[in-house]
Amino acid sequence: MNKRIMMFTIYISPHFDLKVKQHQIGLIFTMASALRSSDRRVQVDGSTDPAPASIESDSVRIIEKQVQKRIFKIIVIGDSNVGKTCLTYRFCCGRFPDKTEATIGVDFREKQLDVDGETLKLQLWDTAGQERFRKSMVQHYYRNVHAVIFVYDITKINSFENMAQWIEECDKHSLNKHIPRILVGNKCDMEDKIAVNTNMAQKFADAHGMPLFETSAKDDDKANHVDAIFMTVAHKLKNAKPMMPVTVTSSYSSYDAVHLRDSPQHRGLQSAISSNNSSEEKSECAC
Ligand SMILES: Nc1nc2c(ncn2[C@@H]2O[C@H](COP(=O)(O)OP(=O)(O)OP(=O)(O)O)[C@@H](O)[C@H]2O)c(=O)[nH]1
Repeated sequence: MNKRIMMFTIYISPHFDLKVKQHQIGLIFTMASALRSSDRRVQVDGSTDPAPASIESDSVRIIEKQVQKRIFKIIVIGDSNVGKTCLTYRFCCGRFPDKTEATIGVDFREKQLDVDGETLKLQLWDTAGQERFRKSMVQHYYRNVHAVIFVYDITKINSFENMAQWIEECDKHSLNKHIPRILVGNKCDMEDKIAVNTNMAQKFADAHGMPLFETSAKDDDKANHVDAIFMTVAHKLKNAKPMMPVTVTSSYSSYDAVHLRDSPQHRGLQSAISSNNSSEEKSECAC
């Protein structure tokens, strides 16, 4: 009985050492399992108690899932003001932000998704659309990218016409042509101001082998649609052969969405920006 309690404690304890390697965890559970089997009571007829619901295999599966998560870097690019920040915020924090300011350098958001039984971490790089806030960062954006989301504003024809330049920039930075790419037309709630019709956008998407999504980060009714964009990317990433090195994390955290503001990576990038720009950073995601 005590041995069963011990296994349960391993699962829930926040002090569990996450650096324990997978095979070591397997070993712990094999030992616990052996101990538990030996603890089964012998019945009068000589048989043993049936094992309670497959606690070992469930626990091992849960821990394996928590210990190993693949992290994918997704960059969100497009002209300034098209709604990149609002889209990533909507996806990670579940709502439209109260206020936004021009992104300086890059803003990170992260979300875990369950895709066909595997938990994936999507690390979203919400990049600056304004050239002056990009120049010091560009090489960081395009390093080890797993997927790209191109965003234009359906009410601004220029933002759509500039898509060709954004694709060119990806090519210039030798982005793998086979990584998933998605085209997103944002601000569909402004129906009376449509400047880019769906046909036009679909032709462009087809020509570049990308799926097209038209959505609105603002409209609550389209929140599922925004999720669908990122789910599409996640499915493509899960099923595609890795084109880029994929990081595997040992995170045990329970949060779903978080800014990586305090991570060394972010601090490093931000110091790179601040050495080039004296402007303030964008406000944090409040979720
Ligand atoms: N009506 C409407 N407005 C939106 C939508 N998404 C964003 N906006 C507004 O568009 C403006 C720019 O949004 P951001 O998300 O900051 O744009 P961005 O592309 O990140 O801009 P940069 O950081 O400069 O690259 C803000 O005023 C938002 O409130 C949308 O779906 N509908």
